[in-house]
Amino acid sequence: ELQCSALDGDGDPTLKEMTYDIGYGEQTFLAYVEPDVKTFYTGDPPASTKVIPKFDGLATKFINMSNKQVHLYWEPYEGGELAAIEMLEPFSATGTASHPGHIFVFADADKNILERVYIEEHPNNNYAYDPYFVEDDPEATDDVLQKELNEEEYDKYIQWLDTLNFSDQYLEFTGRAYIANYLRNRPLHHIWRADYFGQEHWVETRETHFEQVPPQEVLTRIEDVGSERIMEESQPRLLSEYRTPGQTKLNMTLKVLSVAPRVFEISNFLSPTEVDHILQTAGAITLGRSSIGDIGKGQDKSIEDSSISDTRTSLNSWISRETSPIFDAIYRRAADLMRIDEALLRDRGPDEYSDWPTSGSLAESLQLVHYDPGQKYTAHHDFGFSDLDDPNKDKRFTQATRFATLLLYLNSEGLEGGETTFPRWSNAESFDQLRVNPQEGKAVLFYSQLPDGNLDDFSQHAALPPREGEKWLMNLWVWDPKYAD
Ligand SMILES: O=C(O)CCC(=O)C(=O)O
Ligand SMILES: [Fe+2]
Repeated sequence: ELQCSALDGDGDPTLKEMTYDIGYGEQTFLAYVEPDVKTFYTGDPPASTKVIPKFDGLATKFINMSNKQVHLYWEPYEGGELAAIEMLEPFSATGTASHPGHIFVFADADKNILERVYIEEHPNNNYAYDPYFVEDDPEATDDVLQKELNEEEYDKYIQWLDTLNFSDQYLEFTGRAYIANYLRNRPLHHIWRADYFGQEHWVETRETHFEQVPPQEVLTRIEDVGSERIMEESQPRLLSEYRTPGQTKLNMTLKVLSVAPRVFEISNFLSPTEVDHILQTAGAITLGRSSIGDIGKGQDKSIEDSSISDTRTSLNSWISRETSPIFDAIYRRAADLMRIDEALLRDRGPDEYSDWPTSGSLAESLQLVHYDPGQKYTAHHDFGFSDLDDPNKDKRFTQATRFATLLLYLNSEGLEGGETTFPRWSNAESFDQLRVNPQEGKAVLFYSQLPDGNLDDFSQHAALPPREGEKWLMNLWVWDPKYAD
């Protein structure tokens, strides 16, 4: 059995019972409450209160509470043309990273303005277009709703209303808005605790490091599928003769860099041999200009929402887990690191997790990213915004979005700058962003979801441009509770 320092059954002390009432009587919910910042420090805290970060960006969610298609635009500060972001279907939502003072517009197809939205500070994350609401007059509102909406539409309207009402009470209890939809399940996957800066966890993996480059002819594509890929404990790992001799287990250490959001550093996650193999594979690939919104609804929306934008100026490409036994080993090691069954990070056979609604991998292919000096990725969230739950679907598996990101740094020599930053990290000492230096072989794990199922606005992060040299990195994204349909 693989060992680790996490004590299962302890629960997560950040989850607190909250009582709320959104019109159906009193109910309880285990809500994530960010602990007092003083507890983030093992010694004397530098101050007794949280610093207000210099960076004021936040996740903004736009909800169309009408039965008409509504177009969302961004109004540039210079007062130029409205920039189209997205068309919102009736009762759907979208979102993007934004800043206080930004102006968005709900309009019809002819750009006739229905409502102008002024973005405020965190925690004002939710912005709804509701043409039916009559101020201070619930009866008149109800009359309008009865007149304008059919039964199914009315139900959807109420679902959004419940979400907004819940968010208000959640905000009062936790200090954050609820930016999932009422009521999203807690993540199915393990979330490592982050109690204080510098806290260390450890976890074992059988996927020890490759130490020698295997000859090209054995680095072939993995053809096995489903349960053929299950590896028994006693079975040697793939190509073990090229790995650290005499070692059957590798002990990985996760060190807490940030408590909220939860960010962990794992140095030497990849060996130099593995990094070489990745970069060699990369050399054979043509990278394309990074687009935003590669993978279905709600991903990485930028304000411009053009698929190619100034938000992300790097180049990227995708590499599947099956590319070679080394890539497979990286996924298996990552699964152990996150304490997720490796079977969930690949397509599964009919006998694996057969009660799950999809048999597809919960992980995306590895996204290989290359930055030249000056190229960057401005602050964004990796999660996306989901549509309303389908009442006919198992609630455990709705509101799928990215759950965790594992960043794999592939080079550092000759690189200056290019840090990954978390500009909204909670701390008591610096209003500046948390900077993570790229270091060859290092991994950074962070969560886009909170232990209570809400999305973590503070998971916002950016890639600073290299000042000198190039930067190579890979993203491994794991979804919860499933990937796509
Ligand atoms: O390059 C980095 O450091 C971060 C990249 C990132 O956040 C992304 O690709 O989503
Ligand atoms: Fe990202």
